[in-house]
Amino acid sequence: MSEPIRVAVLGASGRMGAQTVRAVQGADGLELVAALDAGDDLRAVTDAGAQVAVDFTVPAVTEQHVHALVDQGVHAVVGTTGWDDASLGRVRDHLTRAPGVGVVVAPNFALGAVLAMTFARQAARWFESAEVVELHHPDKVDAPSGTARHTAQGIAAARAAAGLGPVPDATAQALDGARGADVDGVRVHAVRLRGLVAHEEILLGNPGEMLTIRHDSFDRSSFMPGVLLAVRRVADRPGLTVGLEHLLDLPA
Ligand SMILES: NC(=O)C1=CN([C@@H]2O[C@H](COP(=O)(O)OP(=O)(O)OC[C@H]3O[C@@H](n4cnc5c(N)ncnc54)[C@H](O)[C@@H]3O)[C@@H](O)[C@H]2O)C=CC1
Ligand SMILES: O=C(O)C1=N[C@H](C(=O)O)C[C@H](O)C1
Repeated sequence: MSEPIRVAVLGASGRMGAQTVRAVQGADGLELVAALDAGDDLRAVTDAGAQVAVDFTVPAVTEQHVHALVDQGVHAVVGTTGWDDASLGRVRDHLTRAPGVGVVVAPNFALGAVLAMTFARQAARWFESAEVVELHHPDKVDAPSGTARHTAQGIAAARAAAGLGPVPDATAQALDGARGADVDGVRVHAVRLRGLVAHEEILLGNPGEMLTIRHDSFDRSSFMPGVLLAVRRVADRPGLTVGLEHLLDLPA
């Protein structure tokens, strides 16, 4: 039998980190060797012999964590949001100097959410209008969600590739925020409500019809199959992978 993959969790006391600790402890072929949170020294990851580290921390620190892990030769699975093209570019560049090290950054590890984003990209070219509504628990610190940003970017890219023009919108007067955030020309609206976990609706409109693609995470256990898949596969994917869709053989 092969040796278990040795796993560290960063942000282990948080909502997602605690869930990940339990999932790794209960998973075949994985061994939890370190559980770190704010104030802990990241060198504990290699001291514990971890091969893979999972980061569910906060947008302010996740990039520096990834650089530190790459320097230690540890593969990283990152669920923390807040990434943009510049921060991803810095990690991609760093990885060219660390051959063999893999980093997977995924805004959403729930399989249904990944499928919803894929379906939205496939459908986008056929619709005149597209908007995204994300709904989350009120303890979330960033808005709009990383998933909604990734969704809107995918829709915008599909529209551009199909030669579609701007989404129609005659708004000439509005209260600040009334039309949501503009992500590459796609409006994204963020709801924060006690009782919710993580939800997203993609609205696609044509004259006389609307297609709604909706995904609901009712519980954080929904993210764990995707996290465990990434932990098992990251070492086979040197360099930077953005989005779980690349590990599911889905269209990017
Ligand atoms: N990709 C995905 O599928 C998902 C991503 N997320 C994202 O994961 C992140 C964490 O979400 P939650 O667990 O709900 O937040 P949380 O606030 O419950 O947990 C964050 C944890 O990180 C810790 N932390 C802060 N600074 C740290 C540092 N320097 N080193 C180590 N730990 C540190 C905090 O003490 C806390 O325990 C957010 O960015 C959220 O958007 C959340 C759910 C699913
Ligand atoms: O903070 C959360 O809870 C979530 N964050 C991720 C995001 O910002 O997209 C993933 C999921 O929506 C839950």
